[in-house]
Amino acid sequence: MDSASVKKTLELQDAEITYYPTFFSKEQADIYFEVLRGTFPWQQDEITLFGKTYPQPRLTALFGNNGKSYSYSNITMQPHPFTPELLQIKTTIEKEVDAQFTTCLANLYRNGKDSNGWHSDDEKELGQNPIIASVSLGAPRFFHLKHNTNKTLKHKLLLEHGSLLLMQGKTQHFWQHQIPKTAKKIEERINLTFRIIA
Ligand SMILES: O=C(O)CCC(=O)C(=O)O
Ligand SMILES: [Fe+2]
Repeated sequence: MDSASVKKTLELQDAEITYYPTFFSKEQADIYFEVLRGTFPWQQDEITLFGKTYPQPRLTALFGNNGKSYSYSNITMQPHPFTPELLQIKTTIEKEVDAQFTTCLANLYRNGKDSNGWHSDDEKELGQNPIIASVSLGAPRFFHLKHNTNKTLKHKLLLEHGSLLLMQGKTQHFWQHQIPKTAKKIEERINLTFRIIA
């Protein structure tokens, strides 16, 4: 079997999550990391928490093929056109996954202090049971999951360079996820979350 299709289904209640640890080869993932790091229009947004504004603890960039904006946590982002590499990555994913993605939210975690707080990707524009395809490039980071109502249900997964994580079905109704900060001295990580915005 080709290493791109090695996959593991997480045995989690009320979730449909699949992890492909080696979706892209190391060589391909290295190239994507360098090109995306250097060419994306990374932006620093501000988030408002309890009436106070803070710089978001990571950089982001939004890409789309239908001009639709994406809003979360009081931020509305306007899409840039897909780049050639992003289109290549999207096409590779669409050969494995039966979905046509319209949008990609990219995150750049500059070091271990950058993070992504607990949330579900349940914005209205993503539809009822959204499918989200999440590519990781660069430094590995832990991905935490917790169930909304059953506090005993939790999971941790290391998202490796060149991996793909798929979340679908009712996952966003029942689970939240985060990328926690880490005190380890670590390098940059890029995450690409492909989504469908109708
Ligand atoms: O960086 C990650 O792996 C997760 C990103 C994420 O949850 C999001 O952008 O909604
Ligand atoms: Fe998310």
